[in-house]
Amino acid sequence: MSTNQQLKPNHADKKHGAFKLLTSYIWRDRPLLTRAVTFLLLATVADVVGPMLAKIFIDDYLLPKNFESISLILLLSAYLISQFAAAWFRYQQTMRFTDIALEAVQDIRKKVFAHVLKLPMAYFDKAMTGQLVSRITNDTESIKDLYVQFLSVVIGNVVFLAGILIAMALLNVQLMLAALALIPAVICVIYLYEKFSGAAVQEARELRSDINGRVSESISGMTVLQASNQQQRFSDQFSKVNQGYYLARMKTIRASGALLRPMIDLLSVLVLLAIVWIFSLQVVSGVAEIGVLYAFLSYLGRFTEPLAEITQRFNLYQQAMVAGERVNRLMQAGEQTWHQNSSQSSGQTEAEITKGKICVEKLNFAYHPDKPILKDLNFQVNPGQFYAVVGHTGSGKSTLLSLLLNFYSANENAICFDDQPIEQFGHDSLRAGIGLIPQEPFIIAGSIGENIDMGRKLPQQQIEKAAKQAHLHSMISRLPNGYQTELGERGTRLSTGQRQQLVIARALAASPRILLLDEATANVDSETEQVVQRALMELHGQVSMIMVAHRLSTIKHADNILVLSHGEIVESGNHQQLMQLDDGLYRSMYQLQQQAAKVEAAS
Ligand SMILES: Nc1ncnc2c1ncn2[C@@H]1O[C@H](COP(=O)(O)OP(=O)(O)OP(=O)(O)O)[C@@H](O)[C@H]1O
Repeated sequence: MSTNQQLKPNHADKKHGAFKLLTSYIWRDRPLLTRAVTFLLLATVADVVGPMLAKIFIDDYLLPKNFESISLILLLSAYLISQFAAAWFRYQQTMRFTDIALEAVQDIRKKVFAHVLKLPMAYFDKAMTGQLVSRITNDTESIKDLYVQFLSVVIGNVVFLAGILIAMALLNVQLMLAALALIPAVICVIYLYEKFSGAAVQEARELRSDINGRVSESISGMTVLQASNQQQRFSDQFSKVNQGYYLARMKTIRASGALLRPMIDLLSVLVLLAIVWIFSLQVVSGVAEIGVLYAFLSYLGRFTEPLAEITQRFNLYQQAMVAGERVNRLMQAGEQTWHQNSSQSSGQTEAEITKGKICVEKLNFAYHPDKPILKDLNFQVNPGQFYAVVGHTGSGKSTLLSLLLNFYSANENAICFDDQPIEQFGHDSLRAGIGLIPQEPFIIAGSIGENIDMGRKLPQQQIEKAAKQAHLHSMISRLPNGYQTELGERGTRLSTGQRQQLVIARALAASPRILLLDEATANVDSETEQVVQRALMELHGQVSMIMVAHRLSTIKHADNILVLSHGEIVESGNHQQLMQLDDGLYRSMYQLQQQAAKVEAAS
């Protein structure tokens, strides 16, 4: 399944899910909602009172030429107060609805991000980074529009319309019924609008997130992109998506400009004509008052405005529903399942890795069912032993480490730590028991100390001990701010080797019983490699280590070397034993590397 397919909504029930997600936040803070609605009702009453007072002025004072000053002053004061009150109540109402909206978005964003952090690694194999970023930022922002722009405006206007209709009915029922005809007509227009523009709105949002995805992909892979002279190709691909987005947006704007507003305006004019006509008939039969017509015209002017606003905000509603659907879909993506053996749920203590024994028995794994990657692996690492895994590119070395870290699930009971199957371990105990040193050091924007600690709140002593083990302490001590030295994003202030040492310190800081190294010295110079090697050798006997290595000179001292070929262990033994195997894969790989090193040294 492609990423886009995976992220595209295709079921009606998803819409329902999105609706539930969005509405759940409206009811969450009931006191706030009650205050918002109260201000809304008060604003409506204050607003509707204005034309009523104008009608009284025209029919009871202006036309009969009754200019009694006290009553007129009272009438004028009431009018002014009602207008000021309406403005103040509207402001209060908007503030409350905005509060509900911002709280909701903050919470949704927090939950989405927390959920993404728990997704299994397999999810990230398919998802584009930019699209995920777009879910957490753009989509949640659209949801905010739903609350601020749509709910506040639409609910406000619906209530306002109801207020106007009541006031109209009090003045003249027949004329009110004529005005009422506008509502079903507008609903029909909205329905047609949704029908014509829905697909375009959806397409525009998908394309926008695609744009984000492509930008983020290009920036993160800029070195490769430029080195392989791919700028033109990426630029062309980007232009295509960008053009698609422009066309989709134009479609939505055209639907809104051509259908929505002009239709509403036309309907308003028709209703206005109907009202004037009915009024003229009533004048002929002597029942109409001129003040009523004034009030009606004034109401009608304010009647079409909310209707038009409701319809205009409808595309925000559509966008928010699409965004809601996508956020909801992301929230539905299954989190990594972990053994729930926590003390609260069962009263038992969670399994922990205390010795560092690793057993792999009949381990089989495939990313895709038709393409097996690891086939029937069997080996055992005793506490403190140093194992190496070697093999050609694509033989499955990194996959083996991913399985040991439970990034992916293998067949049941195939992996055991301290004689307990991996399925019995919770997230925290597994992460505490196993340290990972990846090929690419990941440095967070923060201090050196924070980078070693990684939020585990370890005592300073332990952080320093880990830095000493990684042979980094003396370098840190020479820095003016020591462990408080800020590193900046991606640790640009450190050399590649120092970054790798920092990651080693991070892995060691929690005193894991098992250390997994994925080509940890592949990117460092030979001097740093020596330092890293020394640090690792000092751990030999204390921590169980499995090291994936391409450079075979780095694993000569391993207790055992597993040679993988096409997902199978084809040789196993220490360096000396493997070198004695005639036609052995390890031996030929080693000899090849030795010859290459000699050629390099000579040139
Ligand atoms: N996330 C993934 N989804 C699908 N296939 C994958 C994934 N990761 C790796 N593979 C495939 O699994 C096979 C083994 O990959 P793996 O990265 O484990 O090999 P490796 O021995 O570590 O290679 P290298 O030495 O190049 O790092 C390869 O064919 C690779 O294409």
